[in-house]
Amino acid sequence: MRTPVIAGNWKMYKTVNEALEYFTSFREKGEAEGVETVLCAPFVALPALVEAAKGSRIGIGAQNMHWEEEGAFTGEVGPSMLNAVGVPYVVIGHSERRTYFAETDEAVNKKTQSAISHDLVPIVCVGETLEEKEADRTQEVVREQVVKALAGLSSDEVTQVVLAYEPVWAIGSGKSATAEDAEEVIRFVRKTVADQYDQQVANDIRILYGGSVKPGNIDSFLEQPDIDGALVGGASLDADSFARLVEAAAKRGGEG
Ligand SMILES: O=C[C@H](O)COP(=O)(O)O
Repeated sequence: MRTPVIAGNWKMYKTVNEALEYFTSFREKGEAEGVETVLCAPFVALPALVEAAKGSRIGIGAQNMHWEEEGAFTGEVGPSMLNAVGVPYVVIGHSERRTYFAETDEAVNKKTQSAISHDLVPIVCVGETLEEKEADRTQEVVREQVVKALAGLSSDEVTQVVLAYEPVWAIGSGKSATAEDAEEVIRFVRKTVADQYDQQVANDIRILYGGSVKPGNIDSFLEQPDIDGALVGGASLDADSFARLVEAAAKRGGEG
């Protein structure tokens, strides 16, 4: 059985003090058995959050990284630097990185490979734009992103990846995909993994939905058989609202 993941992505929000204040209020409420809870914060808040999260079940993640070990890459942070801070997760290929920072599928692949070889769990994002959806290209686009992101990984390594299907038009728009539409694409992503690797890898890999997930709609996504949790932006910024998402996943895990 796949353990659900509820991952918050704060994006470029929260100073170190704000992050710690949030964590103090979230820690107790966000501790739930049977759910992998992750908070992906800005780089500068990571050391303080890792320290605060010690002894808890809450994992801390970065939102990006460079694939190289070190070098003359002004402004970048490498995988060993995340290891040194004790961060276990990293978001890779978020659509905001692809759109605003020209991140290509090739870069996403290098980052994913590098994360895996540094024992970091990559949360790899894929998803179509509104234009691509309207041109009926969702499956083609998502398939290409998944295949390219995972290229060169062994079957064992692929099962360590967490994929997140985030339709670009649903991110921060308040307009989520319907749970049935998200399930259809995520089932297709799982089939893509089965075609590229094998059915066991496809059965084991966790695939999340992201895009305007809130306490009011999380249940509809979690009840889908192929959706293993959520990558959450806006609704993760408030400790109470994020805790409600974690509780919803814990409750469902308990029922299953
Ligand atoms: O990484 C999270 C996604 O971009 C979703 O953001 P959102 O929940 O604000 O739509």
